[in-house]
Amino acid sequence: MVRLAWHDAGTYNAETKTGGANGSIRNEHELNHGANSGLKIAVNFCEEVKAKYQKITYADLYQLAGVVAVGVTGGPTIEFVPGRKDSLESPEEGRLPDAKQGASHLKDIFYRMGLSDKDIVALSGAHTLGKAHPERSGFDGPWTNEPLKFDNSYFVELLKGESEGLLKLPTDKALLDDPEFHRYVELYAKDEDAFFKDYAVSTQETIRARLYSIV
Ligand code: HEM
Repeated sequence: MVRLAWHDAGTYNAETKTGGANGSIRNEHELNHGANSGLKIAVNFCEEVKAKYQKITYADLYQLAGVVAVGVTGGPTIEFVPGRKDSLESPEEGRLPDAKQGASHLKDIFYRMGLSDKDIVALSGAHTLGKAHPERSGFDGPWTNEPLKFDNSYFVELLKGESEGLLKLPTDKALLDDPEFHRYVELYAKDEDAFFKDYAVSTQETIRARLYSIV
C-alpha cells in the first residue's frame, strides 16, 4: 500500500505545480510499466474498500491506504487531507526511479517532484517495510529483519553494510555515497523520532499534489 501510494504520487511537476496523485495507476497500461510490477495486487485490495465507500476517489483512497499502512505497522501518524480528483491520464513510462542507478539519478527524479535531499532519504526509509520479489523487480528479499514493522532499522542496516538475507538496492547504497544523503542516514539510524517526524513531513510533501486544484 505504501509503494502503491508513492507510485501513484510520482508524477508531480515542481515547476508547474501540477500532476501528482490522481488514481491513474489503476489503469492497466500504467500498471504494466516495469516499475509498477506487482502493484495490481494492492490496487485490487483497494477495490474492496472502494466498493463499500464509493464516494472516496481512487486518488484519495490510495494515499489513505499508504497512510494507514504506515500507522498500523508502528510508524508515524500522517495527517490525511482528502480532496484529490481522479484521472485516467497516465504519465509516460520512466518517471519513477531506476533501482540500478546512483545518487545523481535519485536527485534528478525527486527534485522534479519538488522534493529535497532530506525527503529522498526519509522516504527511502519506507523500505523498512516489505520486500522485493524476483518475479516483479528482479531483486530479492527484505531490507530488514522485521519487514512488517515500521521503524528506523532500514538506516541501521544500511550503515552496517552487507548482511546475509537482507537486500540493498544500488539506490539504497547511493544514500551512503552522497555526503548530503549520508548525514541524514546517520541521523535517522541514531534518532528514530527524527526519522518519524521527517518521514511524515516528506509524505505530506509527496501526496499534496492535486490538492492545489481544489483550494
Ligand atoms: C528511492 C528510490 C526507490 C527505488 C529505486 C525503489 C525501488 C523498489 C524496488 C525495486 C522494490 C521491489 C519491488 C518488488 O520486487 O516487489 C521496492 C519495494 C518497495 N518500495 Fe521502493 N523504491 C524507491 C523508493 C520508495 C519510496 C519513496 C517508497 C515509499 C515512500 C517505497 C516503498 C516501497 C515499499 C513499501 C516496497 C515493498 C513492497 C512489497 O513488499 O511488496 N519505495 N522499491
